[in-house]
Amino acid sequence: MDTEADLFYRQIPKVELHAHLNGSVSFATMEKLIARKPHLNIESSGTAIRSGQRRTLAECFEVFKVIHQLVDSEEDILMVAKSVIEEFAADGVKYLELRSTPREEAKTGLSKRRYIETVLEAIHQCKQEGVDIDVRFLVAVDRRNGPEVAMETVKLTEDFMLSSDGVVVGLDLSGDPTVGHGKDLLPALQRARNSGLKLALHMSEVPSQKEESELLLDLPPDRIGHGTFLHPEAGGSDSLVDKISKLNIPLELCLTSNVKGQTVPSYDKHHFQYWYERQHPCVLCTDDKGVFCTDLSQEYQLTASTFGLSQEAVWSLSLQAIHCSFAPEALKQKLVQRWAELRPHILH
Ligand SMILES: CNc1ncnc2c1ncn2[C@@H]1O[C@H](COP(=O)(O)O)[C@@H](O)[C@H]1O
Ligand SMILES: [Zn+2]
Repeated sequence: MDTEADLFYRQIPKVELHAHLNGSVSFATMEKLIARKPHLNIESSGTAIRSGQRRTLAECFEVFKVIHQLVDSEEDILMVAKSVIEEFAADGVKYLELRSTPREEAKTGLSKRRYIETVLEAIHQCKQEGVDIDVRFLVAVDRRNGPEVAMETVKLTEDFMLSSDGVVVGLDLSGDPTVGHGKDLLPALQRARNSGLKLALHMSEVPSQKEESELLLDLPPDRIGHGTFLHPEAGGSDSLVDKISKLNIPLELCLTSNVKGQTVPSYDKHHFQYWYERQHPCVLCTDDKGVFCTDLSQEYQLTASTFGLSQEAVWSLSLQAIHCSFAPEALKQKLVQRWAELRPHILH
């Protein structure tokens, strides 16, 4: 993996709010999975997009299909989830919101309920083992699977919200943005919102989703993933920007993901600049650290070097992310305290 971030970026405490479990599997874990399943004939070069390489977004979704073949049992899911959590912790992430899509039973041999329980078990084991990170879970709806599956997932997530000791906090909407329409999913998302689940929705990751984004904003979501094409200069609109600004909905921004997936032409053209200049809450995230060969330290460093941010500004970004999280107030306060204690050792 390309982990060249300077010590400063590794040392600063960080919050990761946008990480898809199966997209976050590291090269090392992938090699283990491949060794377990030689009959699949998968090469590790097919599960990651390395430095300097680009893919279309459509090709990225092909990569997920390969990874899903490799992660298809309870044992795999547990192993992958534990490794991903440990890797984020090793990178200085103190609070992580992980998200993952419970797949059809036919694909994994386990029910969607069991899928979620397995991820929760991994979170629990990491806590027991003293891994220095607080983890929460967002259950993901893959837009490709349509309204019925979305509703089923919402109901399941409601159950877990009540029974998981506060670990399941919300719902994610993701999947290939070129497939399906958000309007069909509104009843499920509305229900999730009414029942107290937080909503983190991928929005306008590709062009020409203005109408869908307008509809989704009426829910409204608690956070927006990517939002690449929301602002007028990218083909979005003033009305979208106004709504998002008025509601102060944080954006989860994933620079490497967007550049390698070619929805943004280069780092310096990333919409981070647009929103950051407006002083809108922006949270740097990895999206899929395994697939895009990155980590959160590297995302912070890239953003700082591309947009000329001072160490002070970088620190503020990571601190602000606490307030954009779905953590309960007491945990947010604990994290703020932690940041304050660490600050004199890191910022000089
Ligand atoms: C690159 N931009 C992206 N846009 C939209 N959805 C994405 C994504 N990256 C990942 N996913 C979603 O996360 C799944 C893999 O993790 P899980 O199996 O759920 O843990 C993908 O299948 C897709 O639905
Ligand atoms: Zn994403």
